[in-house]
Amino acid sequence: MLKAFQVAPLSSELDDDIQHKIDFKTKPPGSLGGLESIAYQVARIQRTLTPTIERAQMLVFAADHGAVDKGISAFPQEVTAQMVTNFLAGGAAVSVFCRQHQVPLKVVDVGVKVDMPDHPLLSKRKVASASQDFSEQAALTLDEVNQALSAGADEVDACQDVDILLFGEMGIGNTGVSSCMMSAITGTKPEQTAGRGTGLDDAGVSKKAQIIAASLKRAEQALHKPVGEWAPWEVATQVGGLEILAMSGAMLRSAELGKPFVVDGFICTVALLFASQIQAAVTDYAIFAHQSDEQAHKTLLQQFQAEPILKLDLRLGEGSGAILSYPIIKSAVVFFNDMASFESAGVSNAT
Ligand SMILES: Cc1cc2ncn([C@H]3O[C@H](COP(=O)(O)O)[C@@H](O)[C@H]3O)c2cc1C
Ligand SMILES: O=C(O)c1cccnc1
Repeated sequence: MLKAFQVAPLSSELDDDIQHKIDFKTKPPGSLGGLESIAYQVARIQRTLTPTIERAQMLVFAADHGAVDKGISAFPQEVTAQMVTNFLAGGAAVSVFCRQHQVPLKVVDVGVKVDMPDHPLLSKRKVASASQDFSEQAALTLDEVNQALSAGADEVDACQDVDILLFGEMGIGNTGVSSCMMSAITGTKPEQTAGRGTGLDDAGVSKKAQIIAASLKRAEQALHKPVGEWAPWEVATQVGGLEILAMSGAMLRSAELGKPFVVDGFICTVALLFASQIQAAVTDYAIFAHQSDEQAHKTLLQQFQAEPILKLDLRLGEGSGAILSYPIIKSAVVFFNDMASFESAGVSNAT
C-alpha cells in the first residue's frame, strides 16, 4: 500500500476577515493584483490575520533515471551528480539565488547514480541508485516509492521552525519522466506532454515522445489498464522518478503540517499532480512560482487553475523559479501585515 497522508482542506472560517483586511488597505480594491491572492492564501493556510513568512527552506531532491539510456535528454546522466556537487559548492543558479535571499539550501540525494561524499548541506537518503528504465520494465518497486515519499516527508519534518518550504529537483531525464507521469495520470498524449527539457531539438522531442508512448504501452500491458485509469501506486511504480516522488511526499507533509510550499517548474508541478492523486487538498497549500518554458507546464497550470507569480521563460528547474518568486511572496505578507488601512491612515475610501 502507498504511504498514507491526511491533508485537511483549508478552513473558510477567516475568509471574510482576511478579505476585509485586504480591501481596507490604503489602495483601490484589487490593485495589488496577484499579491492579494498570495496574502489571502497564506493567511488562510496559517489560519491567522497576521501571517509570517520569515524563515524559508529550499529542499532540492536529486535522483537519476534508467530511461536516460534510451535518449530522453540532451545531457548525459553524470550531470546529475556533477550538479549536486555544484549545488553544494554554492555555484548553481539555485545556490546563488538562495544566497541572495538568505534562504538555506539542502540537497537530498534519493537516487543519484554515484555515491556522493558527505557534505553539511547534503542529506543522504538514497533509495536506489537510479530508477529502472521504464521503457523496459517498471521503474520502481512499491517499497522504493514509499521510501521516496517518506524521505520527502521526513525532510519537511526536519524543518520545524520554517514558515514556508521551497522545492526543487535535479535529475537528468526528469522532464521526460514528468511527461510520462503526466500522460499516465491525465491520459494526455505524449506528443503534448513531452518538451525540450535541457534543449532537445524537434527530432529529439519527437523521439522522446515516442519513448514515452512505448513505455506507457508497455505499462498498460503489464497493468491491463489504459492510461488515465491507473491507481497512484501503479503510476509511481511503473513510470515514477525518485526525486519527483520525494517532492510529492514533501508537499503532502507540508500540507499536513499546515505549511505553504512553493512549486517550481514543470517537474515540480507534476510532483504536485501526483500528490493531488493521493490527497486532493494538497493543492490548497501550493503557491505556484512560475510558468516554465516546458510546453506541458502551461497545460498543467491551467488544469490547476493556477496563476503563477512569474513568467520569465525559465527552463531550468533546480527550484530556481521557486526562489525567484520568494521575495514577492514575502512582499505579499508584508503588505497584508504592515500597510495602513483607510481607517488607521485617515484616508477617504471610495464613495
Ligand atoms: C548543467 C545543467 C544544470 C541543470 N539544472 C537543472 N537542470 C534541469 O535539467 C534536467 C531536466 O532536463 P532533461 O529532462 O532534458 O534532462 C533536470 O535535472 C533539471 O533540474 C539542469 C540541466 C543541466 C544540463
Ligand atoms: O520546468 C522545469 O521544471 C524544467 C524545464 C526544463 C528543464 N528542467 C526543468
